[in-house]
This record gives sequence, C-alpha cells and structure tokens, in this order.
Amino acid sequence: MTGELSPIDKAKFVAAKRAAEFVEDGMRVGLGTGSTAAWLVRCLGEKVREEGMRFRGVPTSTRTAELAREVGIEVITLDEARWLDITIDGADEFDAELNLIKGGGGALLQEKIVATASDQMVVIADAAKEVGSLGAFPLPVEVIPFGWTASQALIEEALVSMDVMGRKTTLRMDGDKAYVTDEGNHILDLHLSRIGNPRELALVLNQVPGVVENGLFIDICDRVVIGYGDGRVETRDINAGTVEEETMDFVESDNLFRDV
Ligand SMILES: O=C[C@H](O)[C@H](O)[C@H](O)COP(=O)(O)O
Repeated sequence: MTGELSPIDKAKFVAAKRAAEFVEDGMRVGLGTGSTAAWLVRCLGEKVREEGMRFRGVPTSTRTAELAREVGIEVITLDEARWLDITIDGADEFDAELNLIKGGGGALLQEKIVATASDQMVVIADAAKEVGSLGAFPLPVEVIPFGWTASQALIEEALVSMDVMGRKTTLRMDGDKAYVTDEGNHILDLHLSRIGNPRELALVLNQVPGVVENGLFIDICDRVVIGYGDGRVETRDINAGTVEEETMDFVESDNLFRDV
C-alpha cells in the first residue's frame, strides 16, 4: 500500500506520524482540517485501535469530525473540552517565525478558534509550504453572506494602503455557487503575492464589517513538523529555538492507508 503514496503524501504522512507522538493519554486534542491533518487523524486512530490510547479530539470541521469518528477517536466539542492541551493542523504556508496562512480548505474560522484555545499549536507540513514571505498562496478571508460585495470593496480599499503587491480578491466558488463554510459564510481569496506586514494586515482585515476571520495565524503556532518524501522529518520549536531531525518509517497497517 505504501508504495502507492506519492512523495508529497509520504512527506505529509511522516510529518503527521511524528506529530502524533506528541499526543498523550488523557489529552484534549484539537484536530485540524485538510489532507495533512487527515493523515494525523488516521495515525491517531491507529493509536486508539492498536495501542488502546485514550484521548478526546475536538475537530475543526465536519469533514474532520466524520473521519475522526470513523477511525475510532472520541469526538467532543470545544465547549465540552473548554481548553485543549494541543492542536495539530496543516497549513497552506508558514514563514520563519511560524506565522501561517490557513484556510485553503475553508476551515480557518474553527481552526483559529481551536488553535487559540490550546496550550500549544503544532503545524504539520511538507517542505513546499515553507516561504520567505507569506502571500503567494491566496489569503482566505471568511465573510458573512449578507452584503459580501460591500465587505469585498472595503477590503480592496484597505489593501490599497497596505504593503501588498496584489489587490485582486475573488469569491471562492463551489461549482457554480458561492462556497459555503461550516458556519454558513463565504470566503474571499485575496491574491496578494507577498504580504509585507502580516501582523498589521490581520488586524486591518478583521476591522472590516462583515469579515468574520482571516487566514493569517500570527504568533499562534509553537512548533512545525516538516516532512520530506524520503521519510525525514524536521521539528522546529519557535519558543525553545530548537531544531530536531529524524527519519520515520512507512511500515503501517493497510487500514491506515485505505482511502478514507
Ligand atoms: O482550511 C483548511 C486548512 O487551513 C488546511 O489545514 C490547509 O488548507 C492545509 O491543507 P493541506 O494539508 O490539504 O495542504
């Protein structure tokens, strides 16, 4: 089964597998969304089934909730958990300070709430997600459907005064309809090329009426686990200033690798 994995999937898998080792019995764990986070959920499900590990997971989307239940993880809400020991999630981009762009999969709102309600946030990613400056990936901004074009116009106006290269904004589509998030909102993708001051942009965007949240995660991520297609993983801890490297293996049960 593992031979069928592409190098990028192997990279995501080994990062997820390494990060799964941070989860301990009894923890309350935020479970991210996306293809990398899905590997994490599968790895954690394997620990529950094979090792009898007990922990409770707070998913950041209906997709992740379904997968978590399917692999045997006990799912609770953030309100039931109240506070989390750790959140592990993917990212669309991360920089040297571990600031992130998230929301490529539309789950940024729940992801940011869950990550900031956690003692620590760990990002799992393949090496291609690392950038010198954030912004090549379109920045998702979640807006309420009412008057979204007015919000869009105000965002574009705000961008004029910011240190950004592009100013184009597009409504995310799902076929011929506007994409709808788990919270019933829409997403505007901001095509900026490069974000000079992500901290300021995050604050400015959230001032716009109709904006619910933006995909810039500033000072939220504590560690990043970077996976490579040959099984190597690098773990960077921004607080401790440490970098650890190791190599993971791909020997896993068929169950883990089935298409879920
Ligand atoms: O809304 C989606 C999330 O922010 C994802 O974590 C992010 O888009 C990365 O997804 P993937 O692991 O599939 O690249």
